[in-house]
Order: sequence, then structure tokens, then C-alpha cells
Amino acid sequence: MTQPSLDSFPCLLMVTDFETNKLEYINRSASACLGINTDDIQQYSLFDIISKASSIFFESYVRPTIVSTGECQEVQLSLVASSGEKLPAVANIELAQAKIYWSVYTAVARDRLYQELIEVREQLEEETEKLVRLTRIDPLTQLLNRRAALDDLNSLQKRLQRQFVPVSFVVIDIDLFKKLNDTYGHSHGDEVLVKVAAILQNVSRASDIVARWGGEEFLVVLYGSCVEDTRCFCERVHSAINSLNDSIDGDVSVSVGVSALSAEYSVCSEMIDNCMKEADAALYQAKSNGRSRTEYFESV
Ligand SMILES: Nc1nc2c(ncn2[C@@H]2O[C@H](COP(=O)(O)OP(=O)(O)OP(=O)(O)O)[C@@H](O)[C@H]2O)c(=O)[nH]1
Repeated sequence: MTQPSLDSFPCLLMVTDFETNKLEYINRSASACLGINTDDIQQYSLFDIISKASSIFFESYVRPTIVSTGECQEVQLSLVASSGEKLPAVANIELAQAKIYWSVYTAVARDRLYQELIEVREQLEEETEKLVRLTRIDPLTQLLNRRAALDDLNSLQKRLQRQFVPVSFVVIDIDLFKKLNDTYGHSHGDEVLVKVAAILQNVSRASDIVARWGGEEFLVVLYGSCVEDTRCFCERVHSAINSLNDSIDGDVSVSVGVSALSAEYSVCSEMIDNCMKEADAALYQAKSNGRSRTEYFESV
């Protein structure tokens, strides 16, 4: 039987000197991978065949480890071939009689797999985001839909239980929208809904809940908004809707009903439901009082 040769091993085998770091032996796999002729190895040091970062890692971690334990397993490093190409690799390293023995596996395929896994995960995250968006966003106005608003109200209630801040509930309803649809067509009505939604989004803050509550009705929950802030908000809404009339057909106005959460008790879901009802009652009052106005529930 012919003598087994280290050249037949399918991994890179190397020996370096512990003191000088000179390359003393490489097998055929290492020679092929690094592009170094076995006859020329004395010209090379360890630091010629691993990257700068790997050299620092070797000095700061691997060397002390092999000095104290005699070995270091599964060391991730970057080999540098004579062509300059960098190859990710994993090495098992042992120290014996002032020589360091290396068995090294290139990890190109593994790194490619990791990369693919990362890409797949990113795609999944993107798809999930799209799905969440589809379930939460009203496709016409791009505002939150009613279900998402209810979810967010639920989270808001928990947040307010931990720390109370003033919150206003503002229900906004486009006046005589049926007439607008009937006069100018449904697609014109849709365009008005989109424009009103954009106005509400523009005059709100990122911490507010801005939702299409139903047909031509919107809900804005103003977070951290005192009565004065809420009044300003409503004025801004009316004035922006007024300006809208310069650019579209028909006379668009909104009626607005407002209620606010009282800070007296710990906020429970019934209190939020109640506030919504109060804002609805105020909206009804605004419609009865001639539309295109804001009414505040009596306690506000
Ligand atoms: N274009 C369009 N119309 C819608 C949409 N959703 C609901 N509507 C219409 O909105 C109209 C609402 O009419 P009403 O509830 O009678 O209210 P209104 O005409 O606004 O009258 P007031 O609220 O009393 O001022 C109905 O004709 C619905 O068909 C939509 O997505 N697009």
C-alpha cells in the first residue's frame, strides 16, 4: 500500500513557526488555494496569507489562547491568496514544540449560504411588512383603516395607563358628500376623500392616530394635545379644507366633533369607547348646527 500523503487531504494543512510566524509547510491544497509554490514558502510569513483583521485577531486572541490551552478551535479568518483574493476560512489550530499546526477549511460555500439566508430573511421581512400594510391601510386614502385604528387605540390605552398625557378624539365628516358624489361622480368623490386624508395626515403629528373611520368619516386621535392644541388643530383642518376648494370642483367642508380623555382615573377601554361616543355626539351637534364647524363635547 502506498504511503498516505498529506497532499491528499481535502483541507489546507500548514505549519508556521511560533516565534517568527514563518510559513514552514503547506500541503498541496493550501498551495493551490493560496497560489504559493511549495518551494517558495520560506519567503512567506503567516501575515502574508491572512488579512490584516485576521492578523490582529491572531495576535490578540488566537496566540494567547494557544499559549494557555495548546489549541484554538473553529477560528474564523480571512485568507489572502497571492492574487490578492480574500477567502473566508475556518481553522483548527494547535501548538506543539514551538510550531503552530493549522488545518483550514475554506468557507466560501458556507458564506454564500449565509448570504442567501440573509437575503431570504430580508425578502420575508419585506413581504411581511407589505402584508401588514395591506391589512392596516385603507387602499384609497392610504390612512389607517378602522381595524388598525382600533388596534392602535388599544395600544394607546395601555400606554396611557402607564403614563397619562392629554388625548383628544377628533371625528371629521365630509359635509353633504352624497351630493358631491351625485353631482360630480363617484371618482370625484374618491379624489376628495384622498385630498382630505392628505390634509389630515399633513396637519397631524407622527404620534397621532389618523384613520379613515368609515365612508367619508375620519378619526384623528391627538396624542399629548391639550384643549388649546386641539382647537388649533381643528382650525387648521377647516382652513386647509377651505383652501382645497380653490383647486377642485364643488364646495367641500367638514364637520368636526371633539372629545377629550379625562385624567381623573386610570384609562380603561370603556373610557376610550365613551370618548368616541362623545366625539360622535359633538359631530352630530356640528351637523345640526349648520355643518362646516367644530363642536366640542360639553366636558371639553
Ligand atoms: N366616492 C365615494 N363615496 C363614498 C365612499 N364611501 C362612502 N361614500 C358615500 O358617501 C356618502 C355619505 O352620505 P351620507 O351618509 O348621506 O352623508 P352626507 O351626504 O355627507 O351628509 P352629511 O354627513 O349629513 O353632511 C354616501 O353616498 C356614500 O355612498 C367612497 O369610498 N367613495
